[in-house]
Amino acid sequence: MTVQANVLALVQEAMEARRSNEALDTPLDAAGEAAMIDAAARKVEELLDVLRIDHRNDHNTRDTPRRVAKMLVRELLKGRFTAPPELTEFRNAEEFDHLIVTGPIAVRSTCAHHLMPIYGTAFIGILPAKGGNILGLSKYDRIVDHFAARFQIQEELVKQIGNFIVEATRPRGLAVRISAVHMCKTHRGVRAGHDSRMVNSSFHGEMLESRDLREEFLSECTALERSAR
Ligand SMILES: Nc1nc2c(ncn2[C@@H]2O[C@H](COP(=O)(O)OP(=O)(O)OP(=O)(O)O)[C@@H](O)[C@H]2O)c(=O)[nH]1
Repeated sequence: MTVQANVLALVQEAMEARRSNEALDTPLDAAGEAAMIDAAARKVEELLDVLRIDHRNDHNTRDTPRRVAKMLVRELLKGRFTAPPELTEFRNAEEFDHLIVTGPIAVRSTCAHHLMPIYGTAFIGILPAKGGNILGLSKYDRIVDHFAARFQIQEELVKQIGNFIVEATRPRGLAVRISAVHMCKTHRGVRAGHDSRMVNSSFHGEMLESRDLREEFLSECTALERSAR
């Protein structure tokens, strides 16, 4: 066994497999990441062999197994192997307690069923607690990116983002809305039109209880979406 194969064996022993949109208990360190990329590259080689693609001699696919392995570990599934973003918070000194809406935030994810891209936009509405803290605006984009970098389904993605922000910042209310294209639907299978999207939202605390707040959030999403065009 090579050193890297040994490291991977240790990593695999130490961590149970998790659902495709769950993170490992402990983020991968550099050695664990390198070992996982090596092991994944060997499996992608096998897959290309099964598909009768001569990647050893084909100039186009010669480096594809390692390229795909790196993309999976470091990019598409990064949110499973790294810690959530660090959150910078500021004291809510003026006791601001009205709705804040941020977006569109780019969503780049991968569907759990066919491993095809999901892309679209997210909007987050926050009703801060008077005595609580306010989160740095860029952190919402980082949180979306963290949870999107997993094999996802959209219903669980909005919930994971919402639950994480609620637990971390304890706002009075929170809303997460995603509108996205699923390429498993547009690029294959039913071959839906490229404009076909799925929209869903997750509401927490006072945003769940108040119809007025939900309507205010949805109208701000529409305005932000329109101004982004
Ligand atoms: N609700 C929901 N469904 C999704 C999401 N992403 C993909 N799907 C659907 O998951 C389903 C997977 O169903 P299967 O019937 O096992 O897959 P399939 O035989 O390839 O089906 P087709 O996609 O219809 O060709 C499909 O209907 C997808 O459109 C998602 O985020 N949410």
